[in-house]
Amino acid sequence: MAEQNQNQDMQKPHKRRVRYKGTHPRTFEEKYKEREPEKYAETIEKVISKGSTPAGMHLSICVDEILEFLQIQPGQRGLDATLGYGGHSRRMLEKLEGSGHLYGLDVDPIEIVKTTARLREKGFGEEILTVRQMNFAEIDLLSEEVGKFDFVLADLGVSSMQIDNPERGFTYKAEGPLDLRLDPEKGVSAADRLKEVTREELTGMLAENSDEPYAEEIAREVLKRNRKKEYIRTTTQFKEAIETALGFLPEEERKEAVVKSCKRCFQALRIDVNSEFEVLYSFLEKLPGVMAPGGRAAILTFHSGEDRLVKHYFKEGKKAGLYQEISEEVIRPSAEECQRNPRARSTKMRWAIRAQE
Ligand SMILES: C[S@@+](CC[C@H](N)C(=O)[O-])C[C@H]1O[C@@H](n2cnc3c(N)ncnc32)[C@H](O)[C@@H]1O
Repeated sequence: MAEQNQNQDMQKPHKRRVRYKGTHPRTFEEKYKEREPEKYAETIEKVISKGSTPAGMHLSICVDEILEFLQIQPGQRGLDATLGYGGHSRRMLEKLEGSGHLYGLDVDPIEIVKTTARLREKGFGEEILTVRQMNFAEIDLLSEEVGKFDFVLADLGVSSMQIDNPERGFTYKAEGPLDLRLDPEKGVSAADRLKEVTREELTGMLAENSDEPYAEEIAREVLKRNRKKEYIRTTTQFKEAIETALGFLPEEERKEAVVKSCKRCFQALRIDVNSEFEVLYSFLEKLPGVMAPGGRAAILTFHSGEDRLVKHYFKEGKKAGLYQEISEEVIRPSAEECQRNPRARSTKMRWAIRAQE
């Protein structure tokens, strides 16, 4: 019997085993299910429950805390200064119950189109939602046109969609052009910035924007490459330069140190090419002027530089009588939220209430 089976096996044409591709799609492009969250709800749920953010989606942070503070009432006029995926906007729009108006701003010309379409599909038409591609540094211009706001939200930084798209160059984890602009149609890319920068300037940028402890070593390595005309053009090349600069560290420390420096240096460059501190100054300075008496503003920050600025402006605003009340302590997302969404771990929320004139 065994011999018969063996003979049969020998007669079968040999079939090559299909190559195992793994259970999960590997690249951003292949994550087609995650990029259509409405269509593949089950897949999305699974990804989120594992503590990841599905590609092409952004999990909004501190939603309950924000809504509880803003106390949105039907008929009010609100501003979402950082529309992103539109998660916060959607929840704020629901609170308006069909009456009032929300203005949503974003500088990103790519994601704003998708978000607008998504919100329109959810039934939020032009009568209740206006979306503008605009920098929040210009909120005074918007307010001159549409009036003062009863509630304002700013959820600073970048969205998961921006980080997860290698074409945008926001992460050292994927190969792509070193761009890092929120609006790739304006200004100078991070690669071009690195090409022209001086050693002192780059050292200062890395140290001041992200407290990079190896700022000098990294700046020296980048400038060495520039002198040899080996300009850094891609995310991987920037990561390699950081690795080389940290080559003096003992091997057992190096790997972790490189990862941390990569995170900080990408952030420092992003802050620089998008003038993030300058636009935040502008926003915070103009904020009391665009808020209605008793109006409420909440701001989510993601690194100490941003939080220091918000804290300072809110405190000064209260001293000057512009705000009647400000948050005394920062509000942090719950442990449960941080577990579900690791990107929430660095979030700090502060709020302010405009004085009744
Ligand atoms: C963290 S995401 C916002 C996510 C959003 N709250 C949500 O629930 O989906 C930040 C967004 O703000 C935008 N942004 C950053 N700086 C900006 C600025 N100065 N003016 C307008 N939008 C800005 C980014 O392009 C990004 O889409």
